Amino acid sequence: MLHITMIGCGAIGVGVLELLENDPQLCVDYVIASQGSEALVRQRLASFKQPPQVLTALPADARPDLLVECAGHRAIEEHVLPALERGIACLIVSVGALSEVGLVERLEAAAERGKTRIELLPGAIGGIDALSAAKVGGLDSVNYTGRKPARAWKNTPGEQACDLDSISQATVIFQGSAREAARLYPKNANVAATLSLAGLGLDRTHVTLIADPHSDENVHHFEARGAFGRFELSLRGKPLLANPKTSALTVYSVVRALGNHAHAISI
Ligand SMILES: NC(=O)C1=CN([C@@H]2O[C@H](COP(=O)(O)OP(=O)(O)OC[C@H]3O[C@@H](n4cnc5c(N)ncnc54)[C@H](O)[C@@H]3O)[C@@H](O)[C@H]2O)C=CC1
Ligand SMILES: O=C([O-])CC(=O)C(=O)O
Repeated sequence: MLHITMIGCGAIGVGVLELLENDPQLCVDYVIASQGSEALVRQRLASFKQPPQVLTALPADARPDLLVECAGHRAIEEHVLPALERGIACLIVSVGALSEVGLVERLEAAAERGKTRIELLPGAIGGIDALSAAKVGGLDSVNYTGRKPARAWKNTPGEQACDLDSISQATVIFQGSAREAARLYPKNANVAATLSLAGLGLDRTHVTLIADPHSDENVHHFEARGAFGRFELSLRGKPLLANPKTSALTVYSVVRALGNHAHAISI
């Protein structure tokens, strides 16, 4: 059985725990919550048969097989870097955090010192295997468009780009590099960062973000060109009820990754 610590227990975390409840090969022992939210998280987990222990930091003597981050960009600095130094393998959902200059190198150095590994999860997007394979032959361009319902852009700089409550048609709220998208939209542009880390890099991947008042889906579309040929993918994800910014596929992506570590065959 694999012993897991989960950082963050919001929409993704609860969804993952629900799906893992009946997997005898995976056990989430600890959930690490942000300071002051422990009681709320315990309440969220009250209906679980065997709820994980809720803490605000990993105990010094804890040795989970895997740590899975599903909290947000700040959790990388706070929890992932120290866990890597301790030799704990980490799975990261908030991939956009790696847009901060120097963080990739710091993560690599921490993992090397701890003799462990970091896995960046595909989350709400697919095709990362094909894109990173295409990179081996050389990529010429990768263009990504993220289109979400207007409500998914609340409390983001999208509010300055347009009036999200009254737009009557799909409106472009951002155009630029994946690095800038991930910095400005930490809860909405992790896919942009993931595509660029798999492909042409954070500064050469072109990103367009759209608020669409007529859509109830999170639509991720990208086109890649290179020595391999051309590749286009359009993924129409259903948002989670608990968080309209986040697609349900992100939960399934975490469960798949954990299962691949625990089960005899990985796919
Ligand atoms: N790679 C991808 O495709 C996607 C990545 N994400 C990332 O996943 C993150 C979580 O998404 P949701 O669960 O939908 O958000 P959420 O807001 O529903 O839940 C996040 C939870 O983490 C907790 N948290 C925040 N900072 C923390 C910290 N430093 N330590 C411990 N707990 C902390 C919050 O209190 C909250 O309970 C997003 O912020 C985003 O960065 C989200 C969607 C897709
Ligand atoms: O869940 C999604 O659809 C994607 C998302 O929020 C992100 O890229 O950060």
